[in-house]
Amino acid sequence: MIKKNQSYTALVEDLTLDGSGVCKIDGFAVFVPMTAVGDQIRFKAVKVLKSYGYGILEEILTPSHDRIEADCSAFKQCGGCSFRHISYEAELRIKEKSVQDAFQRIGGFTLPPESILGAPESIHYRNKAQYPLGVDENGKAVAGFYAKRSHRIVPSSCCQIQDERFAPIIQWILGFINEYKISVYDEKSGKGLLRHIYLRVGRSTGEMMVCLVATGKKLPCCREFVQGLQKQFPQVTSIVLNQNAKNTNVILGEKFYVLSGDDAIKDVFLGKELHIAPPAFYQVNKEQAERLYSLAFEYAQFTGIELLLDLYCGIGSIGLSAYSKVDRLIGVEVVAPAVESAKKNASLNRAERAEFICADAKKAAKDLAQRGLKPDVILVDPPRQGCDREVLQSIVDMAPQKIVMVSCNPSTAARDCKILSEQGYELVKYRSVDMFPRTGHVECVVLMHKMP
Ligand SMILES: C[S@@+](CC[C@H](N)C(=O)[O-])C[C@H]1O[C@@H](n2cnc3c(N)ncnc32)[C@H](O)[C@@H]1O
Repeated sequence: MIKKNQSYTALVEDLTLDGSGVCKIDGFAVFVPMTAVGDQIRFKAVKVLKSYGYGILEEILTPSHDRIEADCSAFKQCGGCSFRHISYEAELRIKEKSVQDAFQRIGGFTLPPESILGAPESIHYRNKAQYPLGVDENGKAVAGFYAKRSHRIVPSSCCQIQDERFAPIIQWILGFINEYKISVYDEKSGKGLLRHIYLRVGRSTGEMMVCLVATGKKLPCCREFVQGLQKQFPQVTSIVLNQNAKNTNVILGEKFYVLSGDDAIKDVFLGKELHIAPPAFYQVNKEQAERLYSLAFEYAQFTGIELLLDLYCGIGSIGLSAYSKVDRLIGVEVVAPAVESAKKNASLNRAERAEFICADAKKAAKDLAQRGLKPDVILVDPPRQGCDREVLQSIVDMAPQKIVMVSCNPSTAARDCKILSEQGYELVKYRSVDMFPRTGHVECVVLMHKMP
């Protein structure tokens, strides 16, 4: 057992996905942020719990070979990245191991994964950013990122993982807010108008959306804002105001008001033109998502005659990209504007045998199973919490030959695969894909076959 406020020396043996090194003092695990596997360190114990503790780094006695100079001045405060202080190769090793550990520990699978698919680009890959707004000590509007585990804004408009086109737009909007003295929302008092700036860019089309999230539905000096923004940034094709008057951590409210231009942007994804409604999910790393989905199609081994059921389909990016490889497509998604986009996308891409259902996956899958639907392949791409148990049961009832799972949370993926493996499905292969370089997130794709 270690003692609070005492210093210890130790070797960092492992690294968690949030970038904390794991050290052992007489077998007792201590998590120390900002360290690297192989570092010999001195740390101070700051919190001691029953079976593990936390420390803060006091000195690196011998640095790990994985260490590099962090290339972002906000890294230590900002909660966005976990791994700017180690090489990308070292980060990939940690991510691959974390996925394998989840499949072993939670899923009980001994099968090793295929080797991780790293991203060719680890900077400026994000096509979407949501900057919280605040005010500095002089009362001037600032935009930035939340500090780790807090709502303190670290002012920064340029970020190493965001699309480079975002920073000048943020600077311009801040200038406008300050010049026209538009109020900024204060979480504590609940007063003020502007809460967030939400930007999205179609990486293939260059189309850009600027969305201001506000407590009200009217922007003062709206005409000046729209004209000034469009003059300075002609690539902005959609200017939208989102109203969110609730005292909540959820960024977007339900209502969108188009201030100028289109109600959405378009992008080209695996050769398909996609309409992306502002509240709809769209992969933030488009280039790596194209590789991820191509891998999912390789796993599915479509022959052209399949009925594909795409659960949690969003705007239809996966199903419509696979459309030419299958006979028929049914997609299910709960967010209505995303389903509207999916339907538009089916028509834009002449996918006549594609159908999209707006419903909770739990209800839709049950209905489809009760109607006797027999998809050949079911593809699931659920949110972080994974699939509902009822969804998994309906999948089993529909008895597809193959299940392909795309997941942004290896723990819930492993849990769901375990449930499916207890119901007649065999884990054939799985692979981690790094969609979010330098952050603590990792995606995986899984293939399960129905056992004879
Ligand atoms: C990880 S995204 C995948 C979207 C899509 N496959 C894509 O690649 O763009 C998960 C999607 O599941 C949707 N979703 C979340 N909960 C759902 C539910 N209970 N039923 C149906 N869809 C849901 C979200 O709105 C989101 O579009």
